[in-house]
Amino acid sequence: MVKDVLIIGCGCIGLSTGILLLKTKQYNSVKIWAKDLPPNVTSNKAAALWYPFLSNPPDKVGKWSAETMEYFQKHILNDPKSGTLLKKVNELFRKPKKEDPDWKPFIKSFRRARKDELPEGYADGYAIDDGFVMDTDMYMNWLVDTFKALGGQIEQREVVDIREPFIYSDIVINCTGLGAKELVKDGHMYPTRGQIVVVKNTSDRSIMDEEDYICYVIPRISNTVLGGTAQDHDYNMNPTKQDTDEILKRVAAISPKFSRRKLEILGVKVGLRPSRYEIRLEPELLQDNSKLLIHNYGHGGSGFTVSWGCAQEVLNLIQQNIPNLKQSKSKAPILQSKL
Ligand SMILES: Cc1cc2nc3c(=O)[nH]c(=O)nc-3n(C[C@H](O)[C@H](O)[C@H](O)COP(=O)(O)OP(=O)(O)OC[C@H]3O[C@@H](n4cnc5c(N)ncnc54)[C@H](O)[C@@H]3O)c2cc1C
Ligand SMILES: NC(=[NH2+])NCCC[C@@H](N)C(=O)O
Repeated sequence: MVKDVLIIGCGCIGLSTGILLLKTKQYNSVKIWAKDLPPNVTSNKAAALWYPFLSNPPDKVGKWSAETMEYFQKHILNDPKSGTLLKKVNELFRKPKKEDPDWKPFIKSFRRARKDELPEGYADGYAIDDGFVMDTDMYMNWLVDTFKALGGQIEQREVVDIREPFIYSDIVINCTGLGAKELVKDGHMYPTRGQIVVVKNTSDRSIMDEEDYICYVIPRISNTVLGGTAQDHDYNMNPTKQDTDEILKRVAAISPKFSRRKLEILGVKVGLRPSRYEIRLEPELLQDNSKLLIHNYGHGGSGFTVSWGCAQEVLNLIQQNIPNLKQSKSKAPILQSKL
């Protein structure tokens, strides 16, 4: 029974999900409806590097992050048009750090930093030699181009009532990020505001110092991202001088090479991470089991880091639930029905 699939949302989550669905060649059509399209989505405001951050639950984030790293290594990092770049990652600590990260069991390349990798003032660190970064705008364009090249269609269209997409498809994937708060009335969703400063300078590796606050240097192909902030329930989309000053003060403390007078600032960006106590990735059978809605949202600060693992989970959930899908009994227009 070959089906159509309709994805709501055109961020990194919706696009990754759509690409994997199309690659199976098992669906009649895969379409995306989205209120906003790249570059006008949160995903384009991201840094972005592979490294789990502000997302839960730890075991699933670990698994999805590892699967995403593997997918990048197999299918993306070798494509120069993808905007990705291999860059070692060091998370630094000013005091010895006893605990390993939750996701260590899933990432074979994880190791402790060597002494020669620790800038002055740091006593300990994590290291991943096969880390990688995405020049976010380039990568988002690559996702859109790949989705379309595989036959995917994108329509700029806001969904006000989640029943509407089911007029056109029995299978709908909800990849609406923070929009899920309104669309499916998810009161657990909230924004975690992130401000970043983009500079011309570069760095041989991604560096994070986050014991007391958020502080990172993420080198990309054409520039470097300095961050950041994480202000919960803050919807302010305008950059503030106070946040920029604080970000620059913090990164200067990592190394004198990042002192303000040595930086060429190219711009400042703000995005609202789609935060939730844990990622919602689950199916809902609706309308007498004739409709399948799969939720894939709430990825916080890790959307890119878990995107391909979550997309694979969506495919698994569709396969598991298609046998439970019944032919729709009522011919009445869906919008009159109860979900
Ligand atoms: C400053 C900053 C830095 C970050 N850095 C990183 C990083 O280094 N690594 C990492 O992994 N993650 C990072 N993130 C987190 C990452 O950006 C998010 O987790 C990710 O973008 C979420 O993707 P998404 O597709 O769910 O959401 P979005 O990109 O917000 O896309 C949601 C889509 O749904 C659409 N939509 C919403 N509601 C509706 C509706 N009712 N009808 C139709 N369409 C709708 C929107 O228009 C949009 O197209 C960062 C975030 C910020 C803010
Ligand atoms: N991963 C980590 N511990 N720190 C860097 C965070 C960068 C990006 N995920 C964000 O700002 O959301």
